[in-house]
Amino acid sequence: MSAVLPDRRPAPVPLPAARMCTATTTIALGLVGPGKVGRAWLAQWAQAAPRLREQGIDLVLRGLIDRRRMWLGASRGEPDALMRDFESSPVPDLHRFGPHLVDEGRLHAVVVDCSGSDAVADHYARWLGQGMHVVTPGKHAGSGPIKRWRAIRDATRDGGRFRHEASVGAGLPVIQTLRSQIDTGDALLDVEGVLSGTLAWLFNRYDGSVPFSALLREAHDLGYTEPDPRDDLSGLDVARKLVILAREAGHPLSLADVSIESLVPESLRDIPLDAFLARLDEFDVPMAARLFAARAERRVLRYTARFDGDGARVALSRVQADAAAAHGRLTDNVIQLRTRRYADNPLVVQGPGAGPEVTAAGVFGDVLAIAHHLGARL
Ligand SMILES: NC(=O)c1ccc[n+]([C@@H]2O[C@H](COP(=O)([O-])OP(=O)(O)OC[C@H]3O[C@@H](n4cnc5c(N)ncnc54)[C@H](O)[C@@H]3O)[C@@H](O)[C@H]2O)c1
Ligand SMILES: N[C@@H](CCO)C(=O)O
Repeated sequence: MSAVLPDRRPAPVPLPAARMCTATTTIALGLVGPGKVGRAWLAQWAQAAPRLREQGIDLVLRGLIDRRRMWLGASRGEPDALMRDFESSPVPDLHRFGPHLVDEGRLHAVVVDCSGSDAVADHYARWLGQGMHVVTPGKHAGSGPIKRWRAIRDATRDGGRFRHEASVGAGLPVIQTLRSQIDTGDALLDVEGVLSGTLAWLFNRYDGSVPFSALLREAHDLGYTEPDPRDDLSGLDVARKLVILAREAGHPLSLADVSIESLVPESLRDIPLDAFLARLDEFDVPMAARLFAARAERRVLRYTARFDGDGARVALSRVQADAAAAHGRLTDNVIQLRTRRYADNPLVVQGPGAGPEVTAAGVFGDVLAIAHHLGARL
């Protein structure tokens, strides 16, 4: 019988107990514009808030505002009840909104602006100067007047954070990918690709079997388009994204510097939105002609954007069927960043580039990045 050898291994050294997260970081949130993206974000916040609270981040909604109403209070969930209260709330006032969020400087606060309004972007520098942080999927700040953009950047020097990741590529990590190259000493040589989820979806689907106007209506109903689809179809939304990327890479580009091809017929450019939506069939003949011309060259139509040393342009292009821009599916954005480090083989970010859910997730990611910056452990 073999004797059992005594266990001479050293007794295990007790590991220190896992560091418990005892401190809670409370952050007040104020939502401007509970529209398609704003409501999707509210739903995501309500779902994630209990788990985040356990992890030490207490996200309290303290304000909701749109063009007609304003609710000020404190909520940790239940967006349906919140929206009911909001329906019967009084007149909006963005000047009262900010101070309520910070509670006389006692709270960290993030304004989540999903309004898509240029007028709201005018408030950012002031909010940042008052110690608030601003997150937006909107493009007005990043592509609007350069003077306002600089004022917003300058206002962040006192600690307020401005993040607009979802303004380009919705939930895709486009700005952070570019910034991480630039911040580590790389330089942007050029950027090109498909920057519109709506236009990607339209031209990925448009094969002549269904009128262009029918697809356009569907894209609008799916929440891909801008509140006014002419912002997409005029190329303006794409141009805005190109300006945002150029500025993030350190180039003071303005919208006026971008050569833009509009797809909107002249007769539909200056009419009210309702009238425009009732006359979408005016796109059908000109778009069918573009499609047949592309087919005759064995190419496909894609609305593309490019910024390089020669300038910036956005246009409907006939691209080779094997080009990167032709390979997206559904609302895919395909963004090629050629930098000094990625000169021969560009860095490509690709994936769904529109829709309330993915956009709201991009917005939420920015809120959590700020929470992390404020000391919350994620
Ligand atoms: N839908 C997408 O896929 C997507 C993707 C990326 C970025 N975005 C951006 O998200 C933003 C919102 O898009 P959406 O589709 O939710 O629009 P939406 O029209 O559905 O919602 C906008 C909301 O903002 C409110 N609003 C408008 N002007 C306001 C003002 N001056 N003050 C207060 N509230 C105001 C409206 O009442 C509405 O509630 C836009 O900037 C858009 O460019 C959208
Ligand atoms: N309307 C925009 C939303 C995302 O910014 C698009 O289609 O790309």
